[in-house]
Amino acid sequence: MKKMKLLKVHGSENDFYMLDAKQFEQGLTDQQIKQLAVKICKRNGGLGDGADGLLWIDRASHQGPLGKMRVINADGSEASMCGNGLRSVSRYLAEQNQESAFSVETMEADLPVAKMKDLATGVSTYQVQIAPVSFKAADLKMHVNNESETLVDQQIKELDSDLSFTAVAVPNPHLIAFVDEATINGDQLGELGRYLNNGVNPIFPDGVNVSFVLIQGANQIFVRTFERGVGYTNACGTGMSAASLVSVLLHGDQIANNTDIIVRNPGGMVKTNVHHQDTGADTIDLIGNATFVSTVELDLDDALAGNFAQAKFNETGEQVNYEKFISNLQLN
Ligand SMILES: N[C@@H](CCC[C@H](N)C(=O)O)C(=O)O
Repeated sequence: MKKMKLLKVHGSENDFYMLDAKQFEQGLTDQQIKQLAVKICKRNGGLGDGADGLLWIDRASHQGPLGKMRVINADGSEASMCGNGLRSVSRYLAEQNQESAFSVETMEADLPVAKMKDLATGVSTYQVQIAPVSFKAADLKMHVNNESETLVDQQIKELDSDLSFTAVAVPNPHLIAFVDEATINGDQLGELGRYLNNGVNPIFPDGVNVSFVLIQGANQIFVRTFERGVGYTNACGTGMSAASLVSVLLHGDQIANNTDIIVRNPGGMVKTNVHHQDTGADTIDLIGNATFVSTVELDLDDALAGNFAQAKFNETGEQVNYEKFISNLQLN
């Protein structure tokens, strides 16, 4: 019996199971990590109410960062980055090491993170940097419009005759379109997301996160995302960061560079701050909740087999604070 401890966490209700690999004497293989993600994240028949993904925390591979984050989507695919997840990982490492500003190793970069003033009473809040940014088709693994090198505010005829798309890697791939209120609430996002992710497609053979963006006012946007490896999510941190950057580039009259942007999403809200540089080294700050909903104890072999009958959940009580924060947002 190998008992293990997990945390159920979320950022804007983009929910994850978070696991510290340092608790295992013997590491898990990549195949076991992915199998674990698929089993526990299932919305029906998974662990509790499932999750959008698994956040895997381990020792950093080099000096400097306090730890390393890997993110495995609910379907077992591995992503290079996860903005909402990185905030929870940052909080976990901050509390474990008694530090408030440090860096975390991710697949492509060591990223600076910091504890911030709580967004509301009992809503623990962290800022993480989203980088590196690239608009290059090669980094996006994108084949579009006769092998165009970038896709900025352009149509993709095979996808839609009205929408204009921008593709950006932060470093995971995102496809962004600005839409009106009716479109953001409809299922066109799901239709595009399913076509580009659930099966073979020639444009993004490795899949892509698709976001629709509605500009709501000066430095205010609403973002809804269909995530690669997941489907519709309540929020996608890298999606909201990519959407903020593209808003600054294409709608600079309403959404400003180096300024806090309010980003609402179906699960709540975050703030972003885009640092667009003419040199091309863009970064985005993503600030939002890092809520620990419950602790979970279960046997590793049971989890790998998808047997969750013995899992023990303990609520932290933090979700009540988050829900209060959200209902106050709706009143304002
Ligand atoms: N929810 C995440 C993004 C997770 C990875 C994504 N599904 C991908 O495959 O790129 C976020 O908050 O950024």
